[in-house]
Amino acid sequence: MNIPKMQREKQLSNSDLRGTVKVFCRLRPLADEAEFPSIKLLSPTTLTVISDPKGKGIRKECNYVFRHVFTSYSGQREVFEHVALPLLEDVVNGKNGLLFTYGVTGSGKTYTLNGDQANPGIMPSCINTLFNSISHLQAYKFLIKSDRMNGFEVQSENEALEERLRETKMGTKHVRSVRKGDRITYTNDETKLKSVPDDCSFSVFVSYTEIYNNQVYDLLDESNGKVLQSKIIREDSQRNMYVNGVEEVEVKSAADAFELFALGQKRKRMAHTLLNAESSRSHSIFNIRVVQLVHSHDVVPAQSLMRVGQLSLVDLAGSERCNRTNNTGMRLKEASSINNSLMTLRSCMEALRENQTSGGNRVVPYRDSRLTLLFKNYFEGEGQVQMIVCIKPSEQDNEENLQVLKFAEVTQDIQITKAEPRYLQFRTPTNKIGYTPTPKTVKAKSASSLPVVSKLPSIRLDLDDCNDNIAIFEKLARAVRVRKQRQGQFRDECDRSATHLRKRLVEINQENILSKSEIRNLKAIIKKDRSQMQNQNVKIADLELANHEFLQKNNEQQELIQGLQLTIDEKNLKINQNCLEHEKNKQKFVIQTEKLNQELDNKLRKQREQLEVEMHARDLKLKKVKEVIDSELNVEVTPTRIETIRQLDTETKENIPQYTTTPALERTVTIGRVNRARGVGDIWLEHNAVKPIALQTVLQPSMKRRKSVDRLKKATDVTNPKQSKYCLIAQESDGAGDIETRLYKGDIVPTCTGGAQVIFNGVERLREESPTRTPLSPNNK
Ligand SMILES: Nc1ncnc2c1ncn2[C@@H]1O[C@H](COP(=O)(O)OP(=O)(O)OP(=O)(O)O)[C@@H](O)[C@H]1O
Repeated sequence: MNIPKMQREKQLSNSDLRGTVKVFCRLRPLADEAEFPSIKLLSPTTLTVISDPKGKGIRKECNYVFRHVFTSYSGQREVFEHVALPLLEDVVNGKNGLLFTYGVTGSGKTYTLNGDQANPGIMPSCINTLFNSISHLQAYKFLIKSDRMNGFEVQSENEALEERLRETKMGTKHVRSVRKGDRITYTNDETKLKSVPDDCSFSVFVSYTEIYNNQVYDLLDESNGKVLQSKIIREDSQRNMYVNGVEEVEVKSAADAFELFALGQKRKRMAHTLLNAESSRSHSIFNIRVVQLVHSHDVVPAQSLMRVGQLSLVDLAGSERCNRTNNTGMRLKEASSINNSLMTLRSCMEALRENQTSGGNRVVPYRDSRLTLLFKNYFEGEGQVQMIVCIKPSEQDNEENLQVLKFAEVTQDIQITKAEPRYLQFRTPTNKIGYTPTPKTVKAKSASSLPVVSKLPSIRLDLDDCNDNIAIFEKLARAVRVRKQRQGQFRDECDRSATHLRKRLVEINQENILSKSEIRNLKAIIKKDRSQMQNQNVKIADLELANHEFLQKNNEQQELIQGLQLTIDEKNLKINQNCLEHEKNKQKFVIQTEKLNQELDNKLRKQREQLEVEMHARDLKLKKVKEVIDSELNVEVTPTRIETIRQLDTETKENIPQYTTTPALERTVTIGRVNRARGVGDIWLEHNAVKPIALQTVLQPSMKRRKSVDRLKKATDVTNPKQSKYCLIAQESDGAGDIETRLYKGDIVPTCTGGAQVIFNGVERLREESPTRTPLSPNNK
């Protein structure tokens, strides 16, 4: 469906533009080149805003006309030459100029005004161009001095010289505050102004202020350290609004001005860090004031004329709506304060336009915001006003852009009475440098020009000549008429002055009310500060007391620590002594142990030797016993003998079942004669404690009926009534290869309790010597 385009175009003729607020537009390049721009340029002065650039919905187009539209390809130089250069020409001729940038956040307002080092914006270009043009016409420094109340004082050359000497000694305080890294230099293309009056000397002053949350702060005032002090706006005797007590610093070069700008930026950053604010949420105002001392030949000798031109460069805060940025808390306060001041600016523009178009008398609400109050004079015809509307042509900013463009439309209809330079007359100090005492500073004052009523001419009547008298009367009547006319003029002038005075008195009264409320606020702040200070003092006293107690406790703890340290030292000493003693005892113990070991070794050796001797003797004895057994058939073996035999063979003794022995019986039993071949009818219990090696010996034990067991597992193994003989076989070999087989023989005798006992009655030893036997060394025997 084709929807008809909504087009609205308003062409302003050149004559209309004359004396109106000049509004320019600058389109910023889009961050993303692929993005579709929502604004199209129709001509160098007209642009059209497309509401739905991608053509998906209802497409609307709205045209806006400006004095000139700078495209995204326009450089900083072009903007400066079109916009600021004519203003600067006016400023050096004693006229005022106001230039402000308006637009949403990030639309390039700051870039247009300040730029960067390679692409200087309007401010650096103005400064460079100004000093390129007037540097050879500059007055001595401090000859003209700001009175901090919007006026200037002319000092004598002596006073100026003294101040210069003082400055050389002390160094400039502002320049001292700016660190080397913070200083900025901008490219200077040596542009000069066309018309600079050469019959005067110039002094340039700069000031840098900002309006944040509807409070005015001086960015060059260092009297309060890092904290910015809010200032009040006043009206001087010429009805010009100014920031009371603002630091206006005289600069003699572009570099001086840039240093001050850098200082202001730095202080702005510091103050905003303290306040946790964003610098772009404030309106910044950089003021350049050019003071001219005109050495006119028309004025009375020893008198000079002064004229002041001012250029105010204002970087307004972003104009977006509160809800768009989801602001809360501090940010919401900032945003609403920005919105309020910009709204007031709009309301003022609208009221002015309404008054001018319909001849109405609507009150312009300058006082509703500090921003509009400060620039009230400009809109009342005290200077040229220009505005650069900065636009970010992206679709998401469309709604805000439309608001900005509507405001621009209203603004450019405002008629501004063309300002004329104003001269202030003052007497120059006549004393020469170094002579007679310094003359008093002369303050510049405006010359009053009330009409003077001339006296009536004296007349002489000639009674003879009536014609002459008529002529005289006519002359008198003319003089009376002139006088009456002059009186009328005088009365009108007086009425005007009275009205003006009355109006002024009303304003002064309003100002007084405002000042009183400000004083009341300040008093309340001071009172609050004082009570806070008292609270702080009480807190400090409490803290000091707590600190004192803490120190006392600390001292006590220190003493305690020292006491404990002493105890620890003593204990350490004791521990060391104990350690030493322990060490000594240990050494003693080691020595004693060694001694005892030696003694025990000796004893053991002796015992072993003794045992060996005994063993040898026992062997000998056993040999003899054997011999005796062999020689006698019936030998009575006493229990002590059996004991002896048992002791001799400990290994085999372990295998003898102890439960069968009855010592009492053993002692009393008399063993019959040992007969190896006997007992033919007996059944033997052959107990092979150690599996014997089968020996192919000639001598074999004669046990025809026998039962062989390796171990005696149960009592019935022995108590079996069929068995009457027991034989334990043990075998061993010595180191030389000989094998000795021993047979311990006994009778199995049943006991009265149903058990059985073995009564040993003989030991047979069969020794088989190895044919490869090596003779035993004495030690091995
Ligand atoms: N015409 C331009 N050409 C190139 N870059 C630009 C132009 N305009 C703006 N920019 C860049 O866009 C960025 C935002 O610009 P700038 O800070 O001037 O916006 P602003 O409107 O002053 O924002 P704020 O309201 O937050 O102060 C900067 O990085 C700046 O360099």
